[in-house]
Amino acid sequence: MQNDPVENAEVKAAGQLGVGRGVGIRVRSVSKSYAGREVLKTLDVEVAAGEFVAIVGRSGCGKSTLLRLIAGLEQTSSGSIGFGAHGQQPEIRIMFQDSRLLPWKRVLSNVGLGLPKASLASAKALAQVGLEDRAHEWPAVLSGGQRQRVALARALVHDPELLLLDEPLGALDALTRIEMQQLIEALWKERGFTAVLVTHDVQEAIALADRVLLIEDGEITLDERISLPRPRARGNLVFAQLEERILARVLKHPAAQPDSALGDVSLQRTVSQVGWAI
Ligand SMILES: Nc1ncnc2c1ncn2[C@@H]1O[C@H](COP(=O)(O)OP(=O)(O)OP(=O)(O)O)[C@@H](O)[C@H]1O
Repeated sequence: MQNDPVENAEVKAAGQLGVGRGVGIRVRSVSKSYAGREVLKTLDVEVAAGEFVAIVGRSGCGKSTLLRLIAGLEQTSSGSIGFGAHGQQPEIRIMFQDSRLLPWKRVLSNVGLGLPKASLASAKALAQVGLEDRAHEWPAVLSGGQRQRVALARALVHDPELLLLDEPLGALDALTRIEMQQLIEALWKERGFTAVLVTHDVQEAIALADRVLLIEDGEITLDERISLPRPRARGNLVFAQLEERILARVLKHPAAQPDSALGDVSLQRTVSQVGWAI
């Protein structure tokens, strides 16, 4: 199928990123309603294999709904979601804002949940997130950031082709958040999985993603390709201009007007440096 856009995009992405585990995603005319209220409206989007896509938008616009549909945790009201050039069901893992570790299982057992012979692979995944020395501890004694690292290891141990991230860093402090962003980026580059990140933090979206999608009123109204070289310096002028432009677009301001936006309750600026978030 030479003219299949997803297949062509996958070949292109493979050329750019090296052949990885990633799988392409096709979201075609997808609608989702709850009790007659349409949350997503005939949404179309294609994600190339190995691509890192961030989804932003105001609270309640349908970001997590789209992620749950891609994960297969919910069914579309209409339309279809397909994967890869051959349509086989890929290995998909999802990470949430809370780590969802089982408190009665030690860290290593949490990582290996559901695996028959878990210990070697789990130990390796734990080492990749820098927590090999905490393997035999209980989740309760770990910090929030460490628990999210364990959750990441639990996803990695399955060698996902698609990693879905539903605001996984939302509850972390600014520095831990940046460390986790760097870790996620490093693992994505190394393993080549496709990543879809839902975030309220425009700066996080630009730091990590190849493309930033904006959902408004159930539709994708912005699809911005981020071509800055990696790793991306947040203080960089081009980065800052891009952040301002996307944020202005999210807030529907003709130009970024950060001070006047402070009255918007859905907008928060973290004190340290994490930047503008919606
Ligand atoms: N199971 C459900 N039943 C009814 N309504 C739902 C359900 N799940 C989501 N919704 C509604 O769909 C809309 C979109 O929800 P969703 O969680 O996708 O938004 P979001 O953009 O991820 O929001 P946030 O940024 O606040 O997490 C909301 O109005 C929400 O109340």
